[in-house]
Formats: sequence, structure tokens, C-alpha cells
Amino acid sequence: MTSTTSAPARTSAAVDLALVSAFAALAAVCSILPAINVSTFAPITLQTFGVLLAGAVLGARRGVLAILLWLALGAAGLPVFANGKSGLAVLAGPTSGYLVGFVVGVAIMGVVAEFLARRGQVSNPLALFAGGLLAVLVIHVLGIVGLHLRADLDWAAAATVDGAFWIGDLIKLAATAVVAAAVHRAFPWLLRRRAA
Ligand SMILES: O=C(O)CCCC[C@@H]1SC[C@@H]2NC(=O)N[C@@H]21
Repeated sequence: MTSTTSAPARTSAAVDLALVSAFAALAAVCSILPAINVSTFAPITLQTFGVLLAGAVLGARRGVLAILLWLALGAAGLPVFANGKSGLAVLAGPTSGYLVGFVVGVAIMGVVAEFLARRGQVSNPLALFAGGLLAVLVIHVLGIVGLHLRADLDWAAAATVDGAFWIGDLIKLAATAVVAAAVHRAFPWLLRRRAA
């Protein structure tokens, strides 16, 4: 007698919960890996990779939940922000614009991934990279706003601080696109919606 195991048609609530928790943990790990402190205001971290990957793999709704869970854990006192920081003060500090940008950015990356999935293109890294550029741009614009408002920098100085992050974040977006495309090739059901 032979038996076959087929891939699920779509995710279950339990799988969704596990995925959201796993990507919240990934965002935390990307935050606490040693950061490169290029200025006193915000460090170079792997956070953009963790955040964009959550959106690209999970889609908008679950991606946003994963990032909100990570932010909530950090706000509650777990040292899961850059340089091992934690607490509400970080959410109101110089990097607050980037943290808000992560929520908007993961939503944009998720919408892009869902759009590409409907067109059978979600395993195409170039398409994911091109769509993800908007998410990176929004993270940086909100980051500059945060630096201006919370680090007391004028707009030009805030943009200069942010400029140091662009090359690295484009590399992280490229890595996100390659990894997410491979994940969707291996698990083509990941972005299928559950029945209500
Ligand atoms: O305090 C935090 O945990 C957030 C730090 C934000 C760092 C930003 S994210 C976008 C840009 N790219 C980086 O590598 N660092 C900055």
C-alpha cells in the first residue's frame, strides 16, 4: 500500500500563529545581532531584512501582526531593539520613525507579495525587489521624519544620517527578494487565504 502526503491548500489558524511568532522572533534576532554604530542616532542593523521578509513571505496581514508583536515585546521590556535596547523610550526616541516605518513597510511589502502571488510572479526575485523599493523608501522617509522630530536634527542633517543606510538596505532588499522567492517556490500555499 502506498501513501502520499500532499501540501496543504492553504494555511490553518495554528500555522498562521506559528508563522507570525516565528517572524516576530526573526525580527528580534535581526535587531539584536551586533549593530554597526555609524552615528549616535541610529545603527546599521539587519532589521530591514527581517521586516521586509515578514511581508514578502507572510503577506500584509500576518506580516504586520509579526512586526507589531516584535514591537510590543520590545516596548514591554524585552531587549529586542537595536543594540539590545527595550522599553517605551525607544518608541519615542531618535529611531522611532524607522520603527513606525517598519509597520508601514511590512504592509507595503506584503501587499506587493500578495499582488505578485495573484499573478503567479511571487517566485520572481526581480519583481519582489522592484515592489519592495517602495517599502524601503517609506521606511527611510519615516526614519528621516523621526530623526528630525526626535533627535532634533534639521532636515538636511536627518537626510544625511539616513543616507548612510541606503546601500546596505538595498542589499538587504535583494537578499529578501531571493530568500522570499525561494520560500514561495518551496511552499506555494503560503499566501493562499483561509476560508473565513
Ligand atoms: O531602535 C531600533 O531598534 C531601530 C533602529 C533602526 C535602524 C534603521 S532601519 C533602516 C536603516 N537601515 C539600517 O541598517 N539602520 C537604519
